[in-house]
Amino acid sequence: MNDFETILLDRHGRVGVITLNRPEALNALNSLLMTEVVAAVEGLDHDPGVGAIVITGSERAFAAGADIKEMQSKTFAEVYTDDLFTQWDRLSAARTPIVAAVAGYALGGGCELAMLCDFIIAADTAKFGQPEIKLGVIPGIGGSQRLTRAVGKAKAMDLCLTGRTMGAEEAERSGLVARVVPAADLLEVALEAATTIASMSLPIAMMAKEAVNRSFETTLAEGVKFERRVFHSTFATADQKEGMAAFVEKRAPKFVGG
Ligand SMILES: CC(C)(O)CC(=O)SCCNC(=O)CCNC(=O)[C@H](O)C(C)(C)COP(=O)(O)OP(=O)(O)OC[C@H]1O[C@@H](n2cnc3c(N)ncnc32)[C@H](O)[C@@H]1OP(=O)(O)O
Repeated sequence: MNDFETILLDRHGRVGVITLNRPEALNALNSLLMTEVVAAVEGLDHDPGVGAIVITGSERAFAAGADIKEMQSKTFAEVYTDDLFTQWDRLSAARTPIVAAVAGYALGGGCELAMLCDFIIAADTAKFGQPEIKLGVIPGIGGSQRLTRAVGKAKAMDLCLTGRTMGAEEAERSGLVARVVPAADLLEVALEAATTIASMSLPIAMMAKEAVNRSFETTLAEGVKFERRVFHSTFATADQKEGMAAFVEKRAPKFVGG
């Protein structure tokens, strides 16, 4: 079930799994790979049978960044007029929860892709970094913004200015990563988390995602007001009635996605 050249697309029940598959270049994100990831996410996001998405790479690399060989000879006029990397903004528009399962290198655009997901589960082998400065550029897919929100100014400055990589334990301590697991268990744990999410009511999961994301875009007072209004609107759904009835009746809920 795969018409893509640089990714593999798979389904595990209600979970869509996108595996970056350009091993010869450590999953460096060339334009084909980027186009395919965005298309795959959008396809899964528009499929009501999909309740969560996992994006993963290989044991050696989630992704070693944007493809340097493809980028190196571009001119300012080209990158500016093409608005290079703007297509990644479409990933933030996805409403279905997305889990990044990261092993090995997640550098530059690879770290940025992981941060575009809703949360990151890392193998103990994962290495994160924004090494663009060593190439004479800066992050271009949101790294300076999302990393700073995730780990704070001090560590984001350290990573962006020195270009050093940080291991999984440090990434978890810093708040970039939700969980660290043994590399051999990575996909299983990510699938388990995604399956749990997919077993919830899809519209309610989308509302939870939207509410958490709103906290990055607004003041605390506005965010709390937004959350309360969305919370109120959950009472218009059959899944709120079912979820609460199931609790009271001491049984598992059967959500219908409405
Ligand atoms: C999106 C933006 C704007 O934020 C910009 C970016 O993302 S810029 C890219 C940031 N990433 C990097 O700078 C990392 C570059 N890669 C490395 O430093 C190393 O490859 C490594 C530390 C990840 C791994 O080193 P090693 O184990 O020694 O493997 P290599 O032999 O270096 O790599 C194997 C193979 O993959 C090719 N490769 C790796 N990364 C990239 C990349 N980002 N772009 C293009 N190609 C990449 C590497 O060249 C090797 O291929 P061959 O040259 O042997 O054909």
